[in-house]
Amino acid sequence: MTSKGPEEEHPSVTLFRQYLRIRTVQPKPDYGAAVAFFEERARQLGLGCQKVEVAPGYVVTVLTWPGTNPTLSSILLNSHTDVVPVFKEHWSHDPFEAFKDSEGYIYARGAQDMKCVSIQYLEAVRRLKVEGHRFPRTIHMTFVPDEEVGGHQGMELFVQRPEFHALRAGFALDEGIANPTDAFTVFYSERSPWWVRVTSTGRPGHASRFMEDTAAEKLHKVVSSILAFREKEWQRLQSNPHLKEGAVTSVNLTKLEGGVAYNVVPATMSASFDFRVAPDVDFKAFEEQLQSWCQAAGEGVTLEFAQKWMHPRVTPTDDSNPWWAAFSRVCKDMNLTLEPEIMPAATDNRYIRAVGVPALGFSPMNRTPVLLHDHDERLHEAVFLRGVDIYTRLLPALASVPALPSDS
Ligand SMILES: CSCC[C@H](NC=O)C(=O)O
Ligand SMILES: [Zn+2]
Ligand SMILES: [Zn+2]
Repeated sequence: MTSKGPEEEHPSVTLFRQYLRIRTVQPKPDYGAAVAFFEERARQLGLGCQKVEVAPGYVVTVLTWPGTNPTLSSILLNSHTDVVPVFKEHWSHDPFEAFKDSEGYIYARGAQDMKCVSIQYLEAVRRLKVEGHRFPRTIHMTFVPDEEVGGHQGMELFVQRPEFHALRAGFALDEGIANPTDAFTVFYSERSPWWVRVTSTGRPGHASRFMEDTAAEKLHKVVSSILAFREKEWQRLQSNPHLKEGAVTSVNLTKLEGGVAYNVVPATMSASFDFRVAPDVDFKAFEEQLQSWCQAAGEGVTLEFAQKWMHPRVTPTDDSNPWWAAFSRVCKDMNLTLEPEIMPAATDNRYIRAVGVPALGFSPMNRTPVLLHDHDERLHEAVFLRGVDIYTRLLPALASVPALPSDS
């Protein structure tokens, strides 16, 4: 792949790079600059613009292209504006400079996750508008804060607001993940994040003695049970080529806390785990399993949840779903190979699906290594521009899906 010189850069790429330079990086994102950027896009494109402050300082910006038939439900194109932090010393280029190398790779935090998608939506709409198209269904683009830290001050609140219901979303698109092969990954469901802290209490005392009933030995038992479960799920994934990562439950031990001195046996210790529970799991039985591992470890071992998503939803990927039919038809017409999967991580799509809106996770990046949250996150400009082409075909099809029973 080669790139054009700076003087002939495609304007969509220039806009993408401008957006990448806005420092919406956690934990202190410059949301004000992002909102101003989208307001300016609305002005330039002649789109409606609404700002909904879902929590103090947390604004959802909604850009609207009205359809010709207001009785129909709308298409919601969602993207988050925040990006994850960087370890600057591990980057080849400043992650907020949007440097483009001689081959056409654009290096920036958010290049894949998911500032590319925000600009692709906008540029597809711009092209279709310039060409004079109108479609029956309204298209809303929502630019939301806070996704990278869970969406609790973003989409989780927005879906409960009257402004969200007024959008009358019938179908939504949100982010996916790059695919290194020629195929494109599309996500129809998500695993549920359960963040669990196990606290173990036991007898304190002098660490020179063979203490019994210690916090550490009981915590060790729980850690062993959970890591054995992890190994079982890992083997299940490894041994079945039909299973993708999102179809099994994962867990990682992410924190160990406790203790004050080498020679003091502490009375309490804790371990924190990030579980991602597959959508076909019996949640009640799984929680009972966690409890029983704690009980089996001995007295005084308890667990608490820091995050516990209980509403997994699956968007059908067969022709019973007219949105899927339209989406997959366009991909087929464009000769794109789709790989439908369950999202291993958590995105704002879980909130959208939970309020009854069918949704797909799709970031059109094929032949691209998965670099979201990684050092040297980058995207080739040709892949980015191909993504604009893809949305330019998808939007007319989705916004022209004939009236559905759910529309009335
Ligand atoms: C569970 S809330 C955190 C959400 C976060 N989303 C993207 O990386 C994730 O860790 O999946
Ligand atoms: Zn993301
Ligand atoms: Zn992310």
